[in-house]
Amino acid sequence: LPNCSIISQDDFFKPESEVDIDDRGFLQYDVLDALYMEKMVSNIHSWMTNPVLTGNSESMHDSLNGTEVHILIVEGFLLYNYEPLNEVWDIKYFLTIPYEECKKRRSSRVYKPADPPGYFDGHVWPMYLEHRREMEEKTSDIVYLDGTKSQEELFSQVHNDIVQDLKKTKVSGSSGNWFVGRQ
Ligand SMILES: Nc1ncnc2c1ncn2[C@@H]1O[C@H](COP(=O)(O)OP(=O)(O)OP(=O)(O)O)[C@@H](O)[C@H]1O
Ligand SMILES: NC(=O)c1ccc[n+]([C@@H]2O[C@H](CO)[C@@H](O)[C@H]2O)c1
Repeated sequence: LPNCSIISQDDFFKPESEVDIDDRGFLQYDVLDALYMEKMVSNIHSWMTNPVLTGNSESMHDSLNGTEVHILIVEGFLLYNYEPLNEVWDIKYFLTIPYEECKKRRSSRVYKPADPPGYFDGHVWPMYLEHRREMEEKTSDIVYLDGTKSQEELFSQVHNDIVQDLKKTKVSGSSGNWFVGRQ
């Protein structure tokens, strides 16, 4: 994709000392309060005003219909439950995997701090279910993707969608910047 930048929600986690702990001793990471969301929104708005390329993105002077288009991919686990971001997205993706697969993939990840025993069933999965219910109540137009498909297949589907949508934008004559959420 041309002129593509990425913002990752995980880069906005508060330090451990500022994250709440529940009565079982579980740090409450899987809630919006564990993140500096205002800072994330402000970074997104800065990009909207001036779409500079971030870190590993490629600059391509590939233009669609003579208009230079910039694309921002925002990836994270709690994007669609935060009101101030609701108006930002052009396309919203939500990757789903079943409980067992999620537990298996999670067990191979090492976060800092690492998950204590019982954290997935005691905090991560219940918070996911709660946020998903809330998201489905409040947000529409989400494209659900089956996260058990191969990464290549998922990539290709998303890439094709974006290219097609950009072509439509081109036909309708509007221009500007694009925001893609990936949760
Ligand atoms: N489509 C897929 N098929 C098989 N394995 C996958 C797929 N997508 C991701 N994985 C694996 O699952 C693990 C977690 O993936 P990933 O980092 O994308 O999850 P995540 O939900 O974004 O986690 P986090 O938000 O904490 O970074 C990794 O080991 C990754 O290689
Ligand atoms: N990146 C971090 O600081 C951090 C620390 C502890 C836990 N997590 C987990 O990241 C996931 C989202 O990507 C959440 O499920 C957090 O539990 C992240």
